[in-house]
Amino acid sequence: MIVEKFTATGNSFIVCDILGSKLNDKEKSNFVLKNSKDRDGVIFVEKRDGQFFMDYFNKDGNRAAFCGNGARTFLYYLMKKGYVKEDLVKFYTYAGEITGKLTKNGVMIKMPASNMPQKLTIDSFSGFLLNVGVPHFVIFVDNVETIDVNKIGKQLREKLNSNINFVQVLDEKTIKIRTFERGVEAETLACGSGTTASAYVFNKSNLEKIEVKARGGTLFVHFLNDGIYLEGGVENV
Ligand SMILES: N[C@@H](CCC[C@H](N)C(=O)O)C(=O)O
Repeated sequence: MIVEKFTATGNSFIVCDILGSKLNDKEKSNFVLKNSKDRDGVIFVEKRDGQFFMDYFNKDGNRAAFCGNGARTFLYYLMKKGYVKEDLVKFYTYAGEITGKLTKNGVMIKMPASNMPQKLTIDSFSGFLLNVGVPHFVIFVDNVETIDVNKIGKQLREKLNSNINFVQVLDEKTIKIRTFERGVEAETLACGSGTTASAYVFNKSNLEKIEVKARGGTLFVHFLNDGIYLEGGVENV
């Protein structure tokens, strides 16, 4: 087993490489609860039916079907270890097949397709509920800095099995985001799927690229003919 630490625009992970061995779900959950104290989640690196597979667990020891920043980190790790040589990398998750590549801004991956956002009001907070591999509730606010993300995020999280995103529009192609993450049960410095969900709801003018400023760094969401792509940095720290 190889264990390394990474961050991806501030989203913090442990990569647990169990290629050639096997952990059952209980063993994975116990590993997560024991080791992810200062991290948002754990990325297990496996092979299933001969294909690379990312199994993601939030720090609370529960599996999530997908993690956008985690998937970018997974691709970076495969390349860094020399496990893959191709420019275009393919691997699998519980949210399906993911492809991606290294770019000048870090790592870019094609995100799972989003469902249709559902308009919803919870406790006077109106927003959009959608799924981009994992569920997200997106609320537009005037100023994200005035939001008590942990207090309100927790309040909404108790009524929604979802991550909670607070989004401020900076200009026609730029938004600012703060996210209360399910399974971390607190604000994280970035959330890739939350970034993608928020950009998707925001991008009514169908721009090709939305810039998303998270606390941990800047991410880009590209709207291309064949899907939505998430791009940003990965650091081995
Ligand atoms: N930070 C991740 C999301 C990880 C899973 C999420 N907390 C959930 O449980 O849905 C990302 O970058 O997408």
